[in-house]
Amino acid sequence: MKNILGISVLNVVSTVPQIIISTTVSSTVTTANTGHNVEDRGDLNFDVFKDDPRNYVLNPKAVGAATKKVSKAVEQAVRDNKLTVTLGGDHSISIGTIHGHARAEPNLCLLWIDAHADINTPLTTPSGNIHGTPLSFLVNQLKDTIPWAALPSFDWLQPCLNITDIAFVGLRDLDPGERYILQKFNITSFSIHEVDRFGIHEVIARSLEAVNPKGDRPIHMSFDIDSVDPAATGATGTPVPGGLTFREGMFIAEHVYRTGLLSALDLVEVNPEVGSRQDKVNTVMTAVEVLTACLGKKREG
Ligand SMILES: CN[C@](CCCC[B-](O)(O)O)(CCN1CCCCC1)C(=O)O
Ligand SMILES: [Mn+2]
Ligand SMILES: [Mn+2]
Ligand SMILES: [Mn+2]
Repeated sequence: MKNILGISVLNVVSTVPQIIISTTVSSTVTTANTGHNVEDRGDLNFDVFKDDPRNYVLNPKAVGAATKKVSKAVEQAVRDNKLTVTLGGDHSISIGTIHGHARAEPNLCLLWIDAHADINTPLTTPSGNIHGTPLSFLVNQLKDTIPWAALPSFDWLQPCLNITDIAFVGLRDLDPGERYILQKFNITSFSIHEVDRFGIHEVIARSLEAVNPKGDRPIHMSFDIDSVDPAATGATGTPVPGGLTFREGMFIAEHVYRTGLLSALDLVEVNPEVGSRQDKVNTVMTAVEVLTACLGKKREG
């Protein structure tokens, strides 16, 4: 079981709210007496350059280079036995965080908390936006669906997940290609319909039972802030009505913390470019609360 010797916080996109989150996380976690020493490993900055025109996906060169850098940083942090928190940035960064985590912890399992499955392949994506495709680059069973030769900036990447390693929670907006993949491979997924039907405790318990039945696998949780209802997360790029309540998001975080197996955490899709000022305040607050609950901050006394 992973000891939490410290938390390394990686800021993938150093926009102001990310810095607010990371410093808030650092101070909140330490002052919340969760017993962690927080090491802020700073911002990962990337060259922003004119990318190729859409080639199955948009900005393949920039995202390929960025996620390679993220992978190296996360691998190192995990190898340093740190519970590694990566603040996005959009969900494409998880190509790097999961790849890097898996290089250090090949036996990891994955909880994908999101309104979306993010498992379009470069051939099925309707938008070409890579944040809707990260899992297709990572899953062994989808390896042959990726046009690798056309995407040389991802030549560093080896798929590292089995379909059976993944559980989705919070789904409510799937593209046809994603629906086909989820059904074809019978991937463990709990949409908002199941959350309403079974309740969040049952959903997260069944998710963990599916991907970590013996409770012996390091957990990677990839938390897309748009999994939580837009009422609490207006500053995000692809909001979908009818999301998890703030309390359900907190319950997931607390429940996963209590496993003692959380090994890496992504918090993504907080987008300071969209929404009202209040939306931004709400979204950063939601992100900080979920994040600190993942690290042991408790709501009860
Ligand atoms: C559902 N798939 C979308 C959204 C992906 C969201 C990525 B995440 O990281 O935020 O979860 C949306 C595709 N739709 C866009 C509007 C028209 C219909 C297709 C895509 O662009 O692939
Ligand atoms: Mn996502
Ligand atoms: Mn999403
Ligand atoms: Mn998004």
